[in-house]
Amino acid sequence: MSVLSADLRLNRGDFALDVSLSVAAGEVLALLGPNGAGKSSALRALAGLLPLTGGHVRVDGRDHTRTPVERRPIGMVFQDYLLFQHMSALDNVAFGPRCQGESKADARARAAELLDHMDLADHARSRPRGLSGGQAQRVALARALAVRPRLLLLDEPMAALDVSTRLHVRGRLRHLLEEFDGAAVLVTHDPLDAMVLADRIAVVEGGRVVQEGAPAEVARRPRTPYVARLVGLNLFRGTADGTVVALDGGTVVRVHRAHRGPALVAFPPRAVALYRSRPDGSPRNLWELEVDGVERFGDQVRVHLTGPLDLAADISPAALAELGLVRGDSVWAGVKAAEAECYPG
Ligand SMILES: Nc1ncnc2c1ncn2[C@@H]1O[C@H](COP(=O)(O)OP(=O)(O)OP(=O)(O)O)[C@@H](O)[C@H]1O
Repeated sequence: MSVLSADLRLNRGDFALDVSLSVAAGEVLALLGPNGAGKSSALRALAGLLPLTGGHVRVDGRDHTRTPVERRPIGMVFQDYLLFQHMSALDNVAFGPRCQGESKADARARAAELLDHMDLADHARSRPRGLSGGQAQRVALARALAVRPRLLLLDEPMAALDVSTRLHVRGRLRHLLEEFDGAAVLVTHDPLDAMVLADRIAVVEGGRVVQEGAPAEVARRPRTPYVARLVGLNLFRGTADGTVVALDGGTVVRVHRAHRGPALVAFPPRAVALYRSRPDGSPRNLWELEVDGVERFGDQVRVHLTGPLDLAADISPAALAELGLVRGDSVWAGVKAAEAECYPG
């Protein structure tokens, strides 16, 4: 049975959220989506910080739709849910258990154990301002876990950290989440966080879940342009008739695997070859497009192309120099059918 089963409906001004979530024991669900998609609103509704206009929140089969925040079986790490500055790290972590009625000694013992587990034993007496960003974040995690939550809610838990700290905290968080036997919901707009930390990803756009699945599946078969961009794939919607897909814009793409009916076609930018003049013995897919922009992308160069279809091509800097491409140039783009993945749309 799911630990969390929720149907979240609420309005914030013109914005409407309508999201259903179900998370099993030991499972980590990432809510991934662009700014303003409604991820934080969903998490706050789960916590009881935003009232629902419809739906429900159930944890372990028990209805918590109207349970006040402090009585929900949840632990939270929110970006703006800061540590108490006037308390030591230990007291910050012991605060929740104390509120739940544990004796001071028991609460402190539990807090010390959690801090030790986070390699923070030496900082138990420090005030939050004496801690680094990464350390403070670990204290916040320890505090969330101290109440023995059944549901762990994490809102952009690493957004405030610098890149190297992030890497470190991400690894540690992954460990913690693996040990956690309740349900965890993580809000992020960083696809890497979602890929590394989550068992399942729900992509939220415009207040709704537009795609849900295992990280690898979402990455391999994106269903919206936003997801495709995140994972670095060219994505097109059309109608398949065998190995030929007529795109909505009228262009035709030949694909490897036959399919029939509404379809999505995806291929990586590195699968796109560019030619100044129409190549002989050409690949199955060949389009004459215009260069819309060129940018550095890792050790490659990403060329943005526009025309009957918009796509991105990754080529080496040497190839770019040889082609001498600049914005506005006309270029031939080829993609082998074998590189074009086709799946039901
Ligand atoms: N305090 C508020 N009052 C009214 N409307 C709000 C408020 N905060 C957010 N909204 C609206 O709710 C929508 C969803 O916001 P939310 O913060 O849940 O999105 P998000 O996906 O978490 O985005 P972000 O990554 O930017 O935090 C926004 O598009 C905005 O229009």
